[in-house]
Amino acid sequence: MAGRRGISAMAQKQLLVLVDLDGVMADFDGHFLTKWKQTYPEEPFIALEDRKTFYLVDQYETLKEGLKPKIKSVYQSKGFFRELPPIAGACDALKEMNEMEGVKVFICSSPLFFYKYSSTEKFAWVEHYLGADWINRTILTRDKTIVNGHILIDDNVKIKGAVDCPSWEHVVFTAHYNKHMNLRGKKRLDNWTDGSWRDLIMDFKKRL
Ligand SMILES: O=c1ccn([C@@H]2O[C@H](COP(=O)(O)O)[C@@H](O)[C@H]2O)c(=O)[nH]1
Ligand SMILES: [Mg+2]
Repeated sequence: MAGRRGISAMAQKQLLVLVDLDGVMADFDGHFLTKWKQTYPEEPFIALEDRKTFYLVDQYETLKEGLKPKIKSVYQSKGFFRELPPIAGACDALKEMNEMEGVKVFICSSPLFFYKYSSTEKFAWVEHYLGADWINRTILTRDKTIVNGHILIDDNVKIKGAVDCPSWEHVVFTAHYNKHMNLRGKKRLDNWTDGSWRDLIMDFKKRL
């Protein structure tokens, strides 16, 4: 019994970090723009620095009405999610984070409602860039509020779902479209390259 208590006490000290894929590990917006220009060169586009909304459609529709089906045709196409380029430093940072004592990292990502390619391709992306072991640590869900963890690193400023007060604290990963948004007190992580993610994780570990 004492042994069991010991194990559970150790388990409580594990920091559970949930990390989003699109916009945090994988460059959804940048890849969309490349494919958009290739597929619809006659249509207007929005430079990454000028992006202002999480959903592409919301901003593109202000340029020209009726672009929605074309926009969807790009990110719903076969291969789109598998071909997403990794964000600089993300994969190395995640591997290092997961090696930190008392830290467990999980990928937490939403497949599209049109899940046909995005679900399988997200797993394929993780396997390719992080390794097959990470398939065991990949959670695909349309509702991140029901997932248990201490931190969720996610570029979407508004994460809504069935649970009003999720277990995790939301750390907003900076993206072009969210850099001017009011985070209402939430912390930011700007990139994976300047090492600031290590300080963030150590801060959360101290609070366990
Ligand atoms: O314009 C967009 C931008 C993103 N999406 C999809 O929303 C989810 C977001 O997933 P996260 O795991 O929160 O990054 C994902 O399915 C994106 O592909 C979109 O539909 N339209
Ligand atoms: Mg995202």
